Amino acid sequence: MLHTLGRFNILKRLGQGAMGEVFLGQDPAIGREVALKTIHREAAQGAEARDRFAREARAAGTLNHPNLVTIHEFGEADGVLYLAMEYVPGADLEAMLRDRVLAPVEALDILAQVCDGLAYAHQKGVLHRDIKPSNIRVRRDGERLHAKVMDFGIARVAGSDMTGTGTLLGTFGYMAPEYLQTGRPDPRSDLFAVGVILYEALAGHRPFDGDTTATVLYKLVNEEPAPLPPSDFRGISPQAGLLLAKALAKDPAQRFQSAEAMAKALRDAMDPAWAGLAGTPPTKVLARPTVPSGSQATPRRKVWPWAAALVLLGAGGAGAWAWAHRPAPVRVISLPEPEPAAPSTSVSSPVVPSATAPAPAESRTSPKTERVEPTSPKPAPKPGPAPKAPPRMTEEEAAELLNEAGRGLVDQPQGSLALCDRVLRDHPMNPRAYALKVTALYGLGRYQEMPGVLDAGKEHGVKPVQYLAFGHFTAMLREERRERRLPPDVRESILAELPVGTLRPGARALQPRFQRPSRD
Ligand SMILES: Nc1ncnc2c1ncn2[C@@H]1O[C@H](COP(=O)(O)OP(=O)(O)OP(=O)(O)O)[C@@H](O)[C@H]1O
Repeated sequence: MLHTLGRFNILKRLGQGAMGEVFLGQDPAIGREVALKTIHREAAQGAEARDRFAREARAAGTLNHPNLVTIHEFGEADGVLYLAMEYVPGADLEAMLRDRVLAPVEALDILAQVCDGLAYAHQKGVLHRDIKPSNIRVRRDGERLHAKVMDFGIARVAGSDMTGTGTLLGTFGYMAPEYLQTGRPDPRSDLFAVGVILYEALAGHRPFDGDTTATVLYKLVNEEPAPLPPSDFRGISPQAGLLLAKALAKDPAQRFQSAEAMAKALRDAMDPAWAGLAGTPPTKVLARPTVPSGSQATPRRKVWPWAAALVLLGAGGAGAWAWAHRPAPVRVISLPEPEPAAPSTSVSSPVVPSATAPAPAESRTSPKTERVEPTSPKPAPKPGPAPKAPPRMTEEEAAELLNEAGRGLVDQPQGSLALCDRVLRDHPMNPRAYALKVTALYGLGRYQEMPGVLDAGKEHGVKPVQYLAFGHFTAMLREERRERRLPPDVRESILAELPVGTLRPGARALQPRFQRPSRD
């Protein structure tokens, strides 16, 4: 074990995270104890990665709030990058949830404090991006619980959410659908994660869970969690079910629009008499009706209504085809906005990407865009004033082009490819465009080009594992599992980027969708 790190003495090892080891250290100058988080070399390779890390650490270092773990210092000693941060004795929320030591009212209290910390950070323009129980430290002060959020912005720079197959499910289970689909989180994505934790604290299991990453991703993007029985709301308002429905809405516009508003609702729900969010009743709540006295409590539903997902992920076949071509899911949750919408889009900071409307799931709506012909000749330049650059395509236009690309994959993969390239020119961080492009190349038999697309995506911060959220891509993987068309080197390099278990052994593949390319 290390004895010193920079100017800090190391007292003991606190644990191991996805990014590296964490030590309890002491600053000899002032005797202050600190937690020293080291960052393993692969996570911070190259000058650019280090710069990004330093930038993010600086952004997190500006945060000073009782519900956030303070970052004291970012440094490097003997080639080891480290963060020195406030040491918070106590436990992390993950352990508390695992041991089921929290009463529902305590869970609400902790998460309200988490929202207080998030509200402050969001106002400063800093997103967390990886809210999950293991990033929340909880200390007991006599009767009172005190929560502090750690690791602001770190997930983005270190990619800790994507490293190691063992940690994938844990983190993905908290990611907001729009983050998975567009790679662009906004403050409401952090709040979605708080909703997931609340559900987990009340129910004892996560709302979107599964044996494989693909299952979890599918559920996050497409499925509503099972309603909770009244017994899960003991000691708090049963109307917390409304709160959960709002927090876990797939569409960020239907969620709490600010961490302050969510903190208030969480505190309100601590009162068993709370009547719920003001306004018209929601069409959907995440609490089951109270069981009439005398009748037997309904057993908690263990089986999810996920036939479609299981067909895709476990059995393949025509179900997968149908899934990949499903109409966009209809969302029925419509809850009143209790607070004036101060959407997160107003937050501006170098570390916060502008909020965008999430790309819709691949749908059958007819696009209003024109087809892009890849071979159309360029018009000859005209003399006169320099032509204006065409305006950048909007997110909505990009989504429509990609809908069209998805529809054309089987019959017109060449056209789909051109549409993806067109979108990527203006939106090089769009994961759906990369996923569709790889799939189109597969359909065209241009296998050797596939790894290059994954690499291009990675250069823009898109992780190949994000492609598992897209039906066409997973359908293509299943087909490849059966058909084995890819040359071994290409197959290996693609699957190496995806989590183990993406394709379950024994799962049946699709009926071929893509023509086997002719050999000439
Ligand atoms: N500031 C801190 N004060 C006290 N203990 C800490 C602090 N930071 C981390 N720890 C402890 O160190 C261990 C590793 O933490 P770390 O945050 O690296 O990993 P993790 O949260 O389990 O996973 P991940 O890296 O995916 O976030 C955990 O047991 C955590 O509770």
